[in-house]
Amino acid sequence: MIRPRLTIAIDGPAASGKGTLARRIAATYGLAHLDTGLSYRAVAKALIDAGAALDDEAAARRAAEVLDLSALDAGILSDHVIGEAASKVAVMVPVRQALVAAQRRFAETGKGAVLDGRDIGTVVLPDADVKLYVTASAERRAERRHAEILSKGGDARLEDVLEDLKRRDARDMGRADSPLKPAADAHLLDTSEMDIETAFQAACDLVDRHRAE
Ligand SMILES: Nc1ncnc2c1ncn2[C@@H]1O[C@H](COP(=O)(O)OP(=O)(O)O)[C@@H](O)[C@H]1O
Ligand SMILES: Nc1ccn([C@@H]2O[C@H](COP(=O)(O)OP(=O)(O)O)[C@@H](O)[C@H]2O)c(=O)n1
Repeated sequence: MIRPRLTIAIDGPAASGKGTLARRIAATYGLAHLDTGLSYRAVAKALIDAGAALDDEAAARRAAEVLDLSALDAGILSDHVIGEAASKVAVMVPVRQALVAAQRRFAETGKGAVLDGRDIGTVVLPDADVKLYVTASAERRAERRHAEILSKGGDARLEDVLEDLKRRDARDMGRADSPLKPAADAHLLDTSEMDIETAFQAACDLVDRHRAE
């Protein structure tokens, strides 16, 4: 049986587990995956490397317009500090317009795609087949991000990571353009008390339910 294209939108706050779920779901269902956070991180990194201010709208727009989504280096861009800078460039409308256009082009190709970010279910793919909004308590998310930083040989205090996440969430939820919020038709998945496997099974159940309809 030939299956129709499948598009899956996964949104949620920092370190909620969206990327982990998106990668596994994409591999399981044979879909392409795009971590849209990396595109905002790449624009921030381009400004930092050029010595430009993070609120330099003209420079940020140019960086967003020339960004090649297939050439994003997650190893470099995943740095905790770049996440904070990314949330500053992400408030600029021209940056979002350029990146959203590129993200939609990515989602339109092939057999279907899983995109994870902040505005996928609300703005980028409002007609996605399945929408998940992944959350976890700020404390649990900070513990996970802290452990991740240490496992990569980095150094950080848990209290600082918690403060960073709270500040970033507030900026992402409070911005005027495309704020972080669940789409009206999103399934909420609170992973505070779920390990990765349990969260993955819960997400697959939702996808399978959609495919059985
Ligand atoms: N349900 C979970 N239980 C425990 N750790 C998790 C869970 N989901 C994700 N993680 C871990 O938390 C960290 C952040 O997850 P990630 O998927 O990168 O989050 P996001 O993409 O939302 O920022 C990673 O180290 C990941 O392995
Ligand atoms: N679709 C998206 C994805 C990320 N972002 C911004 O980019 C920042 C970094 O996103 P990310 O997904 O890489 O962050 P983590 O959740 O991995 O910490 C977020 O804090 C948002 O400000 C966005 O505005 N819209």
